[in-house]
Amino acid sequence: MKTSTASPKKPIPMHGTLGPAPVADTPLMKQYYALKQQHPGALILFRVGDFYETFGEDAVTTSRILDIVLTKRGAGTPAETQLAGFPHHSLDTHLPKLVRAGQRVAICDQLEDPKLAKGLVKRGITELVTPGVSFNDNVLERKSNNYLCAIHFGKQEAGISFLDISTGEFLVAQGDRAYLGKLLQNFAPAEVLFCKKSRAEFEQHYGPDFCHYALDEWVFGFDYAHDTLTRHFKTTSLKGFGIDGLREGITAAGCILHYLAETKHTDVGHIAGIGRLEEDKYVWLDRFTVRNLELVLPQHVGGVPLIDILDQTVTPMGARLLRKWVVLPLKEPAQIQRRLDTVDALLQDDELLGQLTQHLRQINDLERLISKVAVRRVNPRELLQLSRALDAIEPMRALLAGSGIRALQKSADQLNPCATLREEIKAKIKQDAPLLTNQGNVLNDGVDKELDELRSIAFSGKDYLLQIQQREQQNTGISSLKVAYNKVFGYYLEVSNAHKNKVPSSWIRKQTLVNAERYITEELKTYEEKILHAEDRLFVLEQQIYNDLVLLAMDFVPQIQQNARAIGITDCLASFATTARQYNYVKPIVNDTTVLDIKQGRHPVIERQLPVGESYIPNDIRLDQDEQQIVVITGPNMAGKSALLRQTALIVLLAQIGSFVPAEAATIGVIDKIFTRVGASDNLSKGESTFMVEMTETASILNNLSDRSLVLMDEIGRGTSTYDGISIAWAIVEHLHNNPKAKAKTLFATHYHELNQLAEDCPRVRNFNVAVKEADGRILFMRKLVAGGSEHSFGIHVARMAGMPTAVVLRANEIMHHLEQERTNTSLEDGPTEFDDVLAGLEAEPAATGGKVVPLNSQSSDDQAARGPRPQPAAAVASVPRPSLQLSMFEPADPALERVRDLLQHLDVNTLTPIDALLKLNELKLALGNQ
Ligand SMILES: Nc1ncnc2c1ncn2[C@@H]1O[C@H](COP(=O)(O)OP(=O)(O)OP(=O)(O)O)[C@@H](O)[C@H]1O
Repeated sequence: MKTSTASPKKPIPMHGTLGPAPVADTPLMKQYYALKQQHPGALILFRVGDFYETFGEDAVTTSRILDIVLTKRGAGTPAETQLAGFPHHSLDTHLPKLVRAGQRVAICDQLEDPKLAKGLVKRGITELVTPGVSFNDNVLERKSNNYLCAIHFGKQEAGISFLDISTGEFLVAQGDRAYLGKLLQNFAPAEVLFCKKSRAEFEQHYGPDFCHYALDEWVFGFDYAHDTLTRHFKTTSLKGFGIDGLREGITAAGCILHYLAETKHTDVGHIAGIGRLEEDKYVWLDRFTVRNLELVLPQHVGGVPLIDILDQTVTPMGARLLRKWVVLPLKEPAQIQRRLDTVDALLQDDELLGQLTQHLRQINDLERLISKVAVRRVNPRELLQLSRALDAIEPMRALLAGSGIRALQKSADQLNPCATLREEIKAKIKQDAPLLTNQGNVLNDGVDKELDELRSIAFSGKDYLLQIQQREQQNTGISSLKVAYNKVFGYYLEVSNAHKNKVPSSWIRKQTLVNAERYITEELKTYEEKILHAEDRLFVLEQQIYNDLVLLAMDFVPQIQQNARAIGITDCLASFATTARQYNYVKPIVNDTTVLDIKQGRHPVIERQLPVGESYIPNDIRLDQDEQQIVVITGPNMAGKSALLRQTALIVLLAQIGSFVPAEAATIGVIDKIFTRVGASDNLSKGESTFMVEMTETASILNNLSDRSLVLMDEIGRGTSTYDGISIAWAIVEHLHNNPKAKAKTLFATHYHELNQLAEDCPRVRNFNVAVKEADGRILFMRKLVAGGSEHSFGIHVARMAGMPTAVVLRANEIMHHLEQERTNTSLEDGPTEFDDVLAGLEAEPAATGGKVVPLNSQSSDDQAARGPRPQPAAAVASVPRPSLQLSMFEPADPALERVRDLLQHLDVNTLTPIDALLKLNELKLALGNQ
């Protein structure tokens, strides 16, 4: 998951629109256009000599992204086109910039040596680098996975698959559109693939924000996908992976492998398996919740996500795993308990935690290093890093095995120091090896006899010739003999005429000069060949030996992937222990009950952000099934309502990922779904259809809640009109309360004090407020949650605090009093207002007095106080929960009222969704309006 807010999240435009039938003036350009046509969606880097060139629209894009000069090719001719290029050796610098900007880049290389080519050099696409398929360290972020995702929309369900080619992790899932939305949000893929015909459906459900690429329909055939997968895994079926029932999921996964082949990624042996993301195994966090709780990404620039506070991992494997744990909290108490117990044990043993962290620090990105081995893109320095990481494994294994902690001992069993590979790398690769393998100096001396010889020839050629000269001088007794070189004969021995009779018969005379003769020998000829080709041969041989070493390393891919997994887990647990110690977290009790009881809970992020000298005010929260299922929290803006809601969800989430929590104590009856809705105005600004989609999703999720679900509603209705907002909020709370299938625990924050009326008819709804004190017309925020509702809103006070001109504040006060007065009058004299329509009949009893200040979870709290003050009576038109009362309100002879009565009588409140409720309300209003 990318944490960088700068990550590319925009659709990829179709590049290289070369306009109508480009004029190709030369064979080179013809070759270019032919390749371009085969890859119309990609930006082509076309190798010409020592440069990578781009043409046409590609050149314009490239020059903009790389900030390089845009010129023209064939200026003034019909074949004129834009041109931008850079030297081939800068590819590593420029390529990541293009990919990070969301481009799909096709690298077109020269496929033969230009010196040897007859005519036009053969060229072809050697790699297609896209945002979702990259090994480049400059594209990848150490602490996040870089997922490629494919989606296949089936008739009923949809399938989704994620692959991080840099680690080999391959996942698949299947479910409804909302589930897919959640996974997309959680995994934040760098690139999403879907079928061309599904573009509209994708955008309707998930928005246009993902960097995406549409593929032809035939790629999404189930049989083709199944075949592709079984061929890749070399299995006859997919049963072994537990995914054989996932028809749509398999189709999506097959599409991913197809795309790898299309982008020329064929060496992908490190993708050794495919895992199923089991919906049932993890807490359901819908996409709004992940975003709203700011788990891995901040919602606004400058915001701090939970992961930034929580992440004290020291390896990239740990950091990446933690990001997954945070969005996939567990539901199985025993599994959670195992993590908690391990963290506890680590926390008890300072020395163990310290030593473990030291060992972990030595282990760099083992997972990505071994993936590079598998795809044969590992450079010598990376192999050295791999061997150094393996060095740390042995002592770490011993430490974990002797720790006496079961989970850590289990990790120890998983660790394999891969000694053969480690030793082999150390023996072969020079400690100061260069990055590239094609320029020599990669391998140690003594690794290979021929290599040593070639080196001595190539690097000490003169010495060698001198040796021959001296030896032959001695053998022949010709002290003036010398070895020399010319282009025609190569190396030769020159002997003056005076000594030519001493020349051995095996020498071959090659040239006669006035004063001397020139000879060659077998030895010189062999040497000459060697020295002339030594360098070339040297590089080839080094490459060959290096490749053999990489091949050997490939045998260790499974073991090292296993090491990486065990290290990731250990690192996460050690990180939990470190965070718990540093920030004073406690071990939660996670059990099978349905009670949520947090004592003196704190918000893990806000408490770290407060200015020096200020401390976070902790609060108790208790929710259960029998007495306090739904808590309505009122209070002015800025009082701390949202903080309270979020901290409750975050504490639950931390506990269920196995972390300690920021509280004095916490008992958490395991939660199965956390569901959040925030009435932010931007929800509506996206347009009616998005709002409808959200509401439909909300309705469907509300219908699927259980006794173990946690619902957070924050200022629902803020983004829409008061009446709409309250209606929706009201209907939702009622649904949650009256739903016979599930008593989902709910926190409901609002500054509409009118909602306190809900407690009147819903016995398990309790009113609380975040205490504020008013002094001299000003507000003092106490940040303490106390029993009872609020009597009025405080928006105007907040406006004053925000520095609003006094005149405006005074005028606002005036208008508010006027409106309040008017509403009271209207409701008493002229029948219901629009607002009262909404609240109609839901409350018909007179208001009670304000509640006293009682701690939220106090068992001794007076029932009425906890329910809070009752509101002003609202004129009842129709009482949904109390039919007997409502019917007496109608004149039986009035046909419109009869119609309303009929409608109400046929309503099954228990099965009514919030949306249906709204539609019914509308119907009722229309029925009355017709009279
Ligand atoms: N318990 C607390 N202790 C200390 N500071 C707090 C506490 N709760 C909230 N705050 C501070 O108050 C600010 C406002 O809190 P929050 O956003 O929760 O208010 P709110 O009641 O939801 O307001 P609004 O209705 O405007 O959204 C937070 O950003 C935080 O800095």
